[in-house]
Amino acid sequence: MFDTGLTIGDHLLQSVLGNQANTKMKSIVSTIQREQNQIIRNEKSNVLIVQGVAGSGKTSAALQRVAYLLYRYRETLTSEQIVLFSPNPLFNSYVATVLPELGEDNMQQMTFYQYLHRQLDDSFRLETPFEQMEFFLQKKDENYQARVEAMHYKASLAYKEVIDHFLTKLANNRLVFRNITFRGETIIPKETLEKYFYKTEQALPIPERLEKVSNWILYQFKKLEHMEREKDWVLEESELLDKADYVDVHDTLQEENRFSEDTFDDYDREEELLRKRIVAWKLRPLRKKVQQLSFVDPLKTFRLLFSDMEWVDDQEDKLPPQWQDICRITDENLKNKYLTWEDAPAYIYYEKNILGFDAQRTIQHLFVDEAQDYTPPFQFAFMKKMFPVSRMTLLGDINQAIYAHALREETLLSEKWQEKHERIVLTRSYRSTEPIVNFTKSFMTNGDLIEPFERAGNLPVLLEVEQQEMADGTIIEQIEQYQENGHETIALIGKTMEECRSIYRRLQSRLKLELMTQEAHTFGKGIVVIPAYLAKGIEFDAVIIADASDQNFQDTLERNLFYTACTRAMHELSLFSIGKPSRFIQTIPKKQYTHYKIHQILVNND
Ligand SMILES: Nc1ncnc2c1ncn2[C@@H]1O[C@H](COP(=O)(O)OP(=O)(O)OP(=O)(O)O)[C@@H](O)[C@H]1O
Repeated sequence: MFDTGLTIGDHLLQSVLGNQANTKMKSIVSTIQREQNQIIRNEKSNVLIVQGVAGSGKTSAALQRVAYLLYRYRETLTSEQIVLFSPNPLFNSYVATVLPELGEDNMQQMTFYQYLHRQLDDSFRLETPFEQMEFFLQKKDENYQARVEAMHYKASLAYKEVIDHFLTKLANNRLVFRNITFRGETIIPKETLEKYFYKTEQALPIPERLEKVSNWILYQFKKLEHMEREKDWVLEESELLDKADYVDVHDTLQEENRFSEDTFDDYDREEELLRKRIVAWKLRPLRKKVQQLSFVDPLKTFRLLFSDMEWVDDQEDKLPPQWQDICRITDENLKNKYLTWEDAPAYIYYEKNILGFDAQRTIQHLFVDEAQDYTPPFQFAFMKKMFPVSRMTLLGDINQAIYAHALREETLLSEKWQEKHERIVLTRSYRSTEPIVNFTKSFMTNGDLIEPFERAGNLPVLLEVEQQEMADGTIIEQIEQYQENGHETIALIGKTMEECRSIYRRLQSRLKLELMTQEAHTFGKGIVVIPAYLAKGIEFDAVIIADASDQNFQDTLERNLFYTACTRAMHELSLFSIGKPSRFIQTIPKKQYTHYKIHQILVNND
């Protein structure tokens, strides 16, 4: 038992933090800090925002909050009523067993990608955020500039206004419909559907109007059923029926006539029932599609926005200069049913405005980890529609914003964001030793706000080599040394997947390594090779940045990636640079790290 109003003694906390990483997150119950407690027990805010520096215990506090809420409201709240959006599938497994308090009952945990994917028709291929990140970092594609602009623009309020305007126009005309066909013939042409739709009350939302069209079609089907029953094809079909179907019809007739005087072996009655059944069977899939509003084509309609300037002629002030290029790329992707990560939130938001939001009213609490990667116009707007009665806990760190859209646009953590909320700021970093925190805070613009927790450790090490081959040998030595010192989880972190694959290829014959890709769902103790964006949210005993040279880490996004990578380290951090180290390292005071330059000694045998 302890007083939660007090900060726990440093001694206890120090020994907890000094432990080796477990590959699963640990419970922090016995050493909860006062500010973390405010997050855990917050009951009054509908939107709670937590800006916490790397390693400040945001995720740990969020998970304790889940346990607390489930206990506090045990009569009314169950784990199925809580959703947590986590940054990657690896992270899901990482926290899976964190809360013994929850027992087997864990909340619904998924990535936002997985959630969006579920909202889409199977025929779409949805790009993962990691694929988008690779595209961004590799800077190779001929359409690179235009697509990067699209990444920014498609997360903006201006684009949301363009989409909303487009939806308003669609309420008046041009929604694209599909013919309804039965047995290869058009039974209701799309023009008829369009006409019917535009006759419905304009003030109603589009999904409600489509619902009316759907009811009308189903009514038409009733008439159609009567007509079809008399046609020859029905009898032909009946010949293909199984014996079991006949028996079934016979039994039904018998049931229906159980209390009447009529005979049931009347041949005509049986044929009539058979015909009725066959037509109903044949129409069943079509009826289902009509109920799902498949007679409207949202994708084809959406493409109008990118193929015809007429839709945006009064919106020019809201379009970026590269609009034409963006249209070309977007339309090409949509034609192939390929949804890029930047297109997904806007498209799904748009589609739900046409087909209706299937709101999850049972969800009471939504937790969004790494909230700095989400933007308000589409992503938050979508969450609010999908979880209308849910309280939101949004946690993240602005310094770890690693997606293009999150750099220029407002995110869920921005101070300027209008949403009414309560904000808690965590500035103390618990994960890494004091020397590692001092090193990482030195190259961040608002690094002064980061406070290390006093835990002693070695200074980070920078090893500067002239060539790659020299680095490999030294990396192996470094890893062996870490292992000798008892470190069990060691990460070799690269910037891109391509870099990680190359490290893996070079070292796999000399070390036991595991390569982490976006498909990886679990990892154990040992040495992993992992790109920085996948290591997000996770921690390791020792971290090695495989290539911290200047060409690898230059712009703001790369700096944030670099910061994210370095702050994964609990006890040891070393960085290799092939040639000149990154400009961010160059700004760090020399006393905060040990710098070795390794030269190749050429021995001249003569
Ligand atoms: N009160 C505490 N007692 C013990 N350990 C703690 C406490 N708070 C945080 N920690 C430890 O600090 C480390 C970082 O915590 P956590 O992963 O929750 O931080 P975070 O803010 O989500 O980090 P990041 O944004 O860098 O992913 C973990 O090892 C966690 O167990």
